[in-house]
Amino acid sequence: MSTEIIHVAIVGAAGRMGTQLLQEAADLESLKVSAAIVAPESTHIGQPLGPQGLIATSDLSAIANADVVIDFSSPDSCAQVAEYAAGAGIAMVSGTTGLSAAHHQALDVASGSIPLMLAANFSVGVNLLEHLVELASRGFGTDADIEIFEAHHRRKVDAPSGTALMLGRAAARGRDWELDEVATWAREGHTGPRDDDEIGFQVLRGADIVGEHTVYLCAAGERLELTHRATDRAIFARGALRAARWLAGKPAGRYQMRDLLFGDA
Ligand SMILES: NC(=O)C1=CN([C@@H]2O[C@H](COP(=O)(O)OP(=O)(O)OC[C@H]3O[C@@H](n4cnc5c(N)ncnc54)[C@H](OP(=O)(O)O)[C@@H]3O)[C@@H](O)[C@H]2O)C=CC1
Ligand SMILES: O=C(O)C1=N[C@H](C(=O)O)C[C@H](O)C1
Repeated sequence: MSTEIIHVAIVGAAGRMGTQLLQEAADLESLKVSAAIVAPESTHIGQPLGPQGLIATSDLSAIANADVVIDFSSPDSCAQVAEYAAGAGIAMVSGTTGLSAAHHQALDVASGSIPLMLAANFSVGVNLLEHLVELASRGFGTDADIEIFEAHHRRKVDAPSGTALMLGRAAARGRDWELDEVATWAREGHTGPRDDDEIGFQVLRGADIVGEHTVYLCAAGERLELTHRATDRAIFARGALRAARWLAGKPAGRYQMRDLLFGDA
């Protein structure tokens, strides 16, 4: 692996993940944070952030000297950063969730000119879980009903989580289904019995839960529960920093965490 120092800019630098990224990056000799971007109306503008004491700015042109921009902000901001990074020829890693089809379209366009990795979850465990879920879904076939439960902190703004959707897509792949055609996002009232070709989602929001996901495969007489529990946000930050180093210098295109971890692009 190259020991060349890479420069990264962080968008959403004053947020929970931004703060964690600045903290984790400070321990790395092979990576330097060159810009800390915050929201246009942020009270942090002009103030030092993180152990690096970087002065926060909302001016996106501050990312110009970076090799990679790492974004953990909002869907609109993510799409805007992708457009800017593509114009400036800067690789992009994003963990932002809750993206619409239009946001994904903006990322697709950007990935025509830069390497871009979007991952709903940068932990190794969740990316392993994705494989296990597809395998289990295929193995049981329609003998098992699949339900996905996720729990997060009270400040999370999107639901279901990006990770729950990613696991839902893996379960659907195992059955050769399209998630959008089989997802049940909520149940209330006289719902009638469950369909065979259905993947249900349940969501909990409370206090400081970092992130928990369980995929239930419920068959007659047995039940398989595949669970991941994140107990420290640092795992996401470390994964995103690892992704930034891996992505720097790659050809333009869309990349996923599984390309880094398993090399099955
Ligand atoms: N892929 C993964 O592994 C993980 C993904 N996430 C996802 O990352 C995203 C951020 O999560 P989290 O850090 O908890 O959320 P926070 O709300 O704590 O942080 C987001 C930050 O982005 C800022 N922001 C909003 N708009 C802009 C903009 N235009 N330019 C620069 N900054 C902006 C916000 O500022 P302000 O508050 O002033 O609006 C805020 O400080 C979410 O989508 C979350 O789901 C989270 C953890 C792990
Ligand atoms: O908002 C969060 O906190 C998290 N969001 C990601 C998601 O939506 O899946 C990843 C992780 O679970 C934490």
